Amino acid sequence: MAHPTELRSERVKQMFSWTTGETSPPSPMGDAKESKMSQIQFSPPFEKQESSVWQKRQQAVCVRHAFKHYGSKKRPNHVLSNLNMTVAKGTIYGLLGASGCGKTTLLSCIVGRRKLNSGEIWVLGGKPGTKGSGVPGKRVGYMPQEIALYGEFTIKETMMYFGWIFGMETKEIVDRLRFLLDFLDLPSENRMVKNLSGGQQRRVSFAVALMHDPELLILDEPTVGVDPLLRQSIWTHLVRITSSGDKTVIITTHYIEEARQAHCIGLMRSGRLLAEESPQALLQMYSCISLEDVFLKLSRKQGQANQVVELNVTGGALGLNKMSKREEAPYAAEDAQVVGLVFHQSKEVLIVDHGAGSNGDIPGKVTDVTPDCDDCGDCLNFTSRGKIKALIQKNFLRMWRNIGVMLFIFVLPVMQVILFCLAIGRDPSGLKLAIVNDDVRIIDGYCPYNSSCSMKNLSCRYLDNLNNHTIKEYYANLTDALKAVEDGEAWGALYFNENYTDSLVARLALADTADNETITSSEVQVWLDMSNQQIGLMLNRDIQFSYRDFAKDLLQTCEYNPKLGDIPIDFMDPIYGNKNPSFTDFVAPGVILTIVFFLAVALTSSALIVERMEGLLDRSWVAGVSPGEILFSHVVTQFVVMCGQTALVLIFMISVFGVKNNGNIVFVIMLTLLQGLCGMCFGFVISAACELERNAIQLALGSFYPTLLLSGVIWPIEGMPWVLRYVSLCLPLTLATNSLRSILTRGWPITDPEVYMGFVSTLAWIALFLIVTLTILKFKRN
Ligand SMILES: Nc1ncnc2c1ncn2[C@@H]1O[C@H](COP(=O)(O)OP(=O)(O)OP(=O)(O)O)[C@@H](O)[C@H]1O
Repeated sequence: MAHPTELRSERVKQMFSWTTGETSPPSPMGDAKESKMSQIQFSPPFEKQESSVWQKRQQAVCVRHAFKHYGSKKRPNHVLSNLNMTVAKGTIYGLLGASGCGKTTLLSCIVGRRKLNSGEIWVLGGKPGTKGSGVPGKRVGYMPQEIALYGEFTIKETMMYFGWIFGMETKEIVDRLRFLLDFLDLPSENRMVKNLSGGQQRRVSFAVALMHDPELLILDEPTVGVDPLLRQSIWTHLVRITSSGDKTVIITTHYIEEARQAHCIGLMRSGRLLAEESPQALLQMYSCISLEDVFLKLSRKQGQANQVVELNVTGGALGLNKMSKREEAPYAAEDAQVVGLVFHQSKEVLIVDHGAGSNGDIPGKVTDVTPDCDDCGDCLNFTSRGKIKALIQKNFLRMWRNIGVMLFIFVLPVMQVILFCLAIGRDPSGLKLAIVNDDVRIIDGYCPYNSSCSMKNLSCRYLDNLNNHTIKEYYANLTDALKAVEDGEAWGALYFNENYTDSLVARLALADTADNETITSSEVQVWLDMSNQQIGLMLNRDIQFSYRDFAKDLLQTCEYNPKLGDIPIDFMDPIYGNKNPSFTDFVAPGVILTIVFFLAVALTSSALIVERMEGLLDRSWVAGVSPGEILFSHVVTQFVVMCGQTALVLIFMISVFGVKNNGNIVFVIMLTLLQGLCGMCFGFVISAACELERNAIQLALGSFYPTLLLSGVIWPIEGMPWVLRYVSLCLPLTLATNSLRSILTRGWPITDPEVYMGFVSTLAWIALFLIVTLTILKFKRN
């Protein structure tokens, strides 16, 4: 009986000889199909289309005229140039080539992670991303070049996660895990991935790809960092799983010689395949003893051949498609040793489709040989409980394993609230005032008269009322007092002239006879340092309020009407708030929302980037996880965290620091949670849009200040230029802040437009952010 490798080589040879027109195509479907295909083979030209489509679908993977470049169209970096590749079912295909020749790019196009600029790819009978191919989905096992594992998971948790993603039952996963641990010589299943050696991590990554026993295994350098013994057992395993004919493996490796065990080898260089043959055939064709020699020989030949192609082909790379076999003759004749290359290029020309349908299907003849995708859920992005369970559990587990970060996440909002309540909105105290009182004699810097019911020395009685936040320093003359203000030693200077008491008495009691001079002498002269608006305005207010209280008190004591001391405007009790409003009450609603919003942004803005950079997102896409599922799982887990943060923020603001709530607490909680959700969704947009964590941090931080300044959090938007007001209304925090302020300070119900508009705008922003995130994720996945 023939060895499986020989059988496979035979099959590959048949495939090739068929594509070069030497024999009829091999048929795994029996004689009936065989005879049908033979008819197709010999009935040009229409039947040639059929055979072409049939051929593509029969292969495990079929790549035709693949062009792929990175970078802009003006300065493209061509990575794949008219590449053709045929991977027969039930074979091991070794893709070999120098570093940077495009192997990973080709594989990522095959698994649907990247799209070709032109050309086509068929995988398991369909094009990646379509129903027929099973890509993405569980028919394919993909081991990317990166480790692509969650470092904070144990080996078992890793397997459980990917097993569930692939729709396996827990028992099935456990059984498979035992086999893989043993087969790949892995350490205890309870070891954390991050604590494994590089080689062990690669083996776990390999185990993940093998987990669900897929039809097509795509392995990007699985043997790097693996000892020779284990490498051999990996290859033996690959040979074994392909021996039944229903499993296919594509493997890249830098250890060229180990690829001798493959059934077919594709030698790749500068974005094209130099040859695609069985190892034995290659060695014979090029009279080499090692595959490395073959590769070197072919590489040299390609250099010369490229020059010939450049001379012969006008009209760009696509011109290759139009070349006839005859036109390639000089290419072939150039050196008989390049026969592999010539065969390959000739095949490419023969397989060109000439106007078949959109996917080249021939109704009734070809579709019946296409294996139907039995995993439409994967293809069509329907979700499954197993996937959602796996994704949510994974997110929670990652958080739990980073407990230090989690604690910080909960301590941070509390710290922010405490700092805000202690640092913002309280009246400044200990402010120095330079006093010059010529109304009385000053002894040792103190006014010798204390307050008494004397009409004399009213300056002292007035100053007694000016106690709240000030420290009074007495100066002998006005020049010194003003100098103290200029030097920053005092915030203001107050001057009482020598007739102050008498003049004030005259002004208050004998107003009708008081002349101009008397009235002027009854005034306290004040010079303030207004460089600090808050302090200046507060001193201004205190100086005026102190006079009002002092005058009322004085007039009452002396049996005059105390109202004579007041300005003739009576401020009644305010309808909302109190007569002495606190800045804290104004800012608190905006601060609550800002803290919750931006903490959520911080939580989520790098969530997807980390997974993307570690190759985990790719692995999930290939496994058939949809952007919606990824997003949903993150929303669920982050929302739970955010609920905790919101509770802490509100408890500290309202219960501990006594920020007033005159409205319904349920709506306060709802609006705060919605704003957190909105921040999360904004974070997801950043996370989906940015390639690097650094960019995400810049964007998140960069959006913080404009949002804070323009949303009416720290200053009323009524004070902004009208253009900015419109900009402000277009921000997610503005209407929500107004709404929360109205609930907290005015106690307005949800039926009030100012309140419900906050909810409406927040919901609209959430929807918008989610749509943008999904669109970006889908765009990037494609
Ligand atoms: N995202 C990208 N953007 C721009 N250029 C890229 C990108 N990915 C790969 N390239 C470039 O494409 C070329 C092929 O890269 P690829 O990773 O496919 O090579 P490779 O054959 O897999 O190399 P290796 O064996 O070292 O992994 C390289 O020149 C690489 O710099």
